[in-house]
Amino acid sequence: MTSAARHPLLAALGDSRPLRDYSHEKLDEVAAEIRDVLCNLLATRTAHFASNLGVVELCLALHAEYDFPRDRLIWDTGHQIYPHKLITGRYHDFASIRTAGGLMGYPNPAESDYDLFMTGHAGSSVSTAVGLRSGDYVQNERDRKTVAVIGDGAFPSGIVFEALNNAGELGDDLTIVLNDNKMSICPRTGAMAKYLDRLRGNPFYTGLKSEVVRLLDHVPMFGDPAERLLAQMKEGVKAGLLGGMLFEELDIRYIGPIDGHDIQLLRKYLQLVRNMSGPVLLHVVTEKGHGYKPAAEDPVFFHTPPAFKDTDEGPVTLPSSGLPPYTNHARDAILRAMQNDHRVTVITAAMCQGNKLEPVREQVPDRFFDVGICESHAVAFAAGQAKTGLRPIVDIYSTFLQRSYDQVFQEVALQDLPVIFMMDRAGLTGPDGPTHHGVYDIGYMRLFPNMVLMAPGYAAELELMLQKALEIDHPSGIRYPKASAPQLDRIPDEIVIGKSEVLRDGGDGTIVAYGAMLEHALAAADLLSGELNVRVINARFVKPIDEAMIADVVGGDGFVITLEEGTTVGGFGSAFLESAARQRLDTRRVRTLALPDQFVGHGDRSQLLDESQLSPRGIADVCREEAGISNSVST
Ligand SMILES: Cc1ncc(C[n+]2csc(CCOP(=O)(O)OP(=O)(O)O)c2C)c(N)n1
Ligand SMILES: CC(=O)[C@@H](O)[C@H](O)COP(=O)(O)O
Ligand SMILES: [Mg+2]
Repeated sequence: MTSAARHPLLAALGDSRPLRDYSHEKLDEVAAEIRDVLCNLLATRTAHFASNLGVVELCLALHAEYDFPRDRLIWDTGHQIYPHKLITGRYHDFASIRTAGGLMGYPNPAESDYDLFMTGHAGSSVSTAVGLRSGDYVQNERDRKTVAVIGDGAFPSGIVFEALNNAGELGDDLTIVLNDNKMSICPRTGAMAKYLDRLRGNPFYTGLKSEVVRLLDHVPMFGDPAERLLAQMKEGVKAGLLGGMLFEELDIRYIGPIDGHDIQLLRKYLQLVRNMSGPVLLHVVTEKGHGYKPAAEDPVFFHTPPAFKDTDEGPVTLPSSGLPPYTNHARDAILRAMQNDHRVTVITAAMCQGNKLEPVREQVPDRFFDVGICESHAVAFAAGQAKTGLRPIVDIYSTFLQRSYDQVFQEVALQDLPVIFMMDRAGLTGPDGPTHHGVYDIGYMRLFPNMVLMAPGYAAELELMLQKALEIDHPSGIRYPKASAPQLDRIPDEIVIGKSEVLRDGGDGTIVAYGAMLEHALAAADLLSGELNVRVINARFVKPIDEAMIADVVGGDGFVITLEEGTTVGGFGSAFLESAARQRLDTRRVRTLALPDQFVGHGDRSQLLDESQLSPRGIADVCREEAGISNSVST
């Protein structure tokens, strides 16, 4: 927990500037306090754990050597920002992290000038850093330094290479710190991972580095002498001392790898690189989970562990209660589809753990593809596979699919290829917040001709929908949220493309729910029993939408409420109204209930839904309003 008595150094830090005058020993003490906060507080809630433990020393060394926030620091992705928050004036609020109204689990410029961009998606740090540097050059503020810290998981993202390409040409001073911990969420994949492994085998890191460190010790770290040292290092390249030729050839100086848990050494290298001209890549080796043995031993579990208790036998998590989440049903359906049909493949962009695909990876390894944090590539790759006759499933979070929008358009939809998008985390993702809420996919996917889009309202429908998607020769998408999937006591109607199903009859009005909001619609109808008889329809499809059902409900008596866990702009309600307008129906009694046209913050999913009137109680209130009944009953 955060307690000033337990963390006197952190408690006294208003910002990170004093760190510049701290001795190495004192910085080590700050590191210990940070780990104490992380290990104690983060055991109480799901949060990014191992990544933060791994960057404590790097974070302190950076703040000790640079003049942030005048100099600029970008943490790629942003999930490893906790130590940075703790030393930039947010220690006293830290207990609120990832809770509604509290600190965000990612950088947030509204919280502090030390945070530059609100991010949570991986890969863009080098681009924004190159842009910041360029902006400073244009405005003659060349003395301001810029640093991007990027993990080895994020590094292979295509956009990083676009940025390096640009940085090498511009030649502006810039430090890119590559934080290599051998891990993405799962063990990292790809040829770049192998290249980084080879660099780790470099004598610079394994032994001969002491020679370079000795040199560093004898060269003052500013101005020309640093350049002289660099020249010596360049000579070293010829002698095979240094690696990183991939970067050197792009006019990006490569230095490293160095130990990322040695603050003294890190500071020495940061002094060197901050005074070098042109772009520099400093390769830092860290251990994900460093300082807490169980996390270092199992960094996959400890990426975002649930609340746990530290016992003598090791960390113990509470057994999870409730029904299995949609993700489990999706995984099981994917596995069965792959077992039944050898044309079916699954592609993940580094989210094997989040999508719970480990059994698929183990049981069908030749048709499981983890392409790394490269969503654009994942989708174009799927298109290529589909062209050969395979039936690829892209298993992806709704928010991350945004990174491949043009590939969905050009490589998949325009070619009318049968790629299936399993859009997980479609809806509010809770404590991750606005960077991760999957609330736009209905709108952005339904724009494309050829696309078939559906959403299950309960567990049994998911597999049926996947089977239907596999039957059709067009691109399709299935969306479902980060939530338990309800088990309804019914046999689902057959899935017919573009057809809804009626789950409950009633004459006073109709709720048409798309996807997981069906559960809330049914609960709202229950709450209203005795007051109003509400019909509940499971829409199933947003594209093609059930025009006959719309004609029936809008043309009939009573109010109509559309319901979805997505933004109100361009979503299911919009599609519903477009259809009603096409059919020249009178829509005055139709009300669309969805998330507002604003970025929704972080917090508990049910609480956030409640704030947007998407809880059963909120929906029941809207029904009463539409029926002209006072809402005093529910309050
Ligand atoms: C575009 C995008 N895709 C996927 C993710 C999910 N994700 C978050 S952190 C992470 C692993 C990042 O690995 P790395 O950059 O090496 O950081 P580490 O956790 O190892 O410190 C992934 C896949 C994301 N945040 N953004
Ligand atoms: C930083 C990031 O993008 C992931 O770690 C994400 O927070 C995972 O979300 P889930 O916990 O929903 O898998
Ligand atoms: Mg990593």
